[in-house]
Amino acid sequence: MITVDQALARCFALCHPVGTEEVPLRRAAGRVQREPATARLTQPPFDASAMDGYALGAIGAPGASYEVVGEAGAGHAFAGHLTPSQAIRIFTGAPLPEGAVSIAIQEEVQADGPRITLKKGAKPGDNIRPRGQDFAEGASLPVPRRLTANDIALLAAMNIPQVTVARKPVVALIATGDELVMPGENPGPDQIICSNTFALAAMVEAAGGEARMLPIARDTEDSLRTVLGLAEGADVIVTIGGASVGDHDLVGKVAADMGMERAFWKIAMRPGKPLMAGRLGGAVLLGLPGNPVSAIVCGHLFLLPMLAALQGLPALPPATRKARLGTEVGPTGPRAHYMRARLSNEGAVITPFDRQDSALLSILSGADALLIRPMDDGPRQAGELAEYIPI
Ligand SMILES: Nc1nc2c(c(=O)[nH]1)N[C@H]1C(S)=C(S)[C@@H](COP(=O)(O)OP(=O)(O)OC[C@H]3O[C@@H](n4cnc5c(N)ncnc54)[C@H](O)[C@@H]3O)O[C@H]1N2
Ligand code: MOO
Repeated sequence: MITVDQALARCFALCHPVGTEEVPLRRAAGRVQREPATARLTQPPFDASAMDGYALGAIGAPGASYEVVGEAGAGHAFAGHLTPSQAIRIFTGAPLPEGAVSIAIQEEVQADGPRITLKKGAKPGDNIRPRGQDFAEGASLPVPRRLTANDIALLAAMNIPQVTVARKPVVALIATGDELVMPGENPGPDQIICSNTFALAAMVEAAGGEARMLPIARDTEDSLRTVLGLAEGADVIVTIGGASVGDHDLVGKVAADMGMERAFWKIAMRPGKPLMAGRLGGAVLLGLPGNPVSAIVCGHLFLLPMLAALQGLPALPPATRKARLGTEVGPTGPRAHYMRARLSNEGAVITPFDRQDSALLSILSGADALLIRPMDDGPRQAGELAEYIPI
């Protein structure tokens, strides 16, 4: 069986970046900007006041006094030129008038009719935001880049109303199994509710993709072939279940009959051993194991990095961090073990749950990390450093 790293490298080799589209800023959060956009103006476009107070025509020591000759507010410049003995009333965001060298905040000024007197000395440049201190016309964000809310604010300030982003990769999600019914339906006595597809759809959408939840494929070759046919046009086809060695595990066979070129099947990982990947028509096919937690863990380890690569971001494994084990852990054996775990002490300590059966969604829901136990690792003591993936 190949390792997790080898499997991920083969998954990346199947992923070619999707094309681009222009979207308005309001639709750009979470998308991957692919082409640079340059600032159409300099910010601030003028020297501006950072505080409410007085713009002074000259610096001054405590006791210096000035004649107040006008007023400037945000959006309302003062047209005149200050001489050294003059000041104007000024508010935050207002353009600095010509001749102004410093701004005294109003709390540090004694106002008396048309005159002010400084209570504290004023130095050159005090409380002034110089023109261009944020960015200059022509500046741009490095791309490719997944746009955060903060990036969107910067792009807006740059007067960029729309950006060129990766088209949303379309991910067709196909649950398989006669035992499955959708949430809200009445399961028969031998049936359960289809769950992991909902997690995967949420993960895809949070990662900038478009999830298409197809009808559940039943455990017949015909049903699976029909539903796989419905995935036409998707960039990624994710099947869930039917990946193992049982008589009803049909995904590998049916996909092969339909022309899938298989990149691998089975990896040295727990949960997720029966993972499969390949190309089917124009799509990448990722065959996830059916156990709810196995499918979702494989979603974190494989599907999300593949979605990033499809959007044009670097092909990288999930980011890992380190924490100290909160308890001793046993040896691992021939498969790497991704254990549901909880972080404590502000992320300094990681403790895996006792129960790790890959059917336990309640444990997954209580976890905020996957503790990575490498394959063939020995027992580890509490306090030793270990790697984990935040989830
Ligand atoms: N003899 C062997 N049996 C199994 C092996 C093995 O190596 N030899 N591997 C085990 C491992 S590990 C896993 S993981 C599972 C994966 O099997 P499949 O991918 O074929 O999944 P299914 O059999 O279809 O389902 C497994 C389990 O998960 C439930 N399920 C399936 N889909 C969903 C869904 N969308 N939502 C909720 N639950 C789902 C299904 O009812 C089963 O209980 O195979 C082991 N067996
Ligand atoms: O590998 Mo299975 O995914 O352990 O449960």
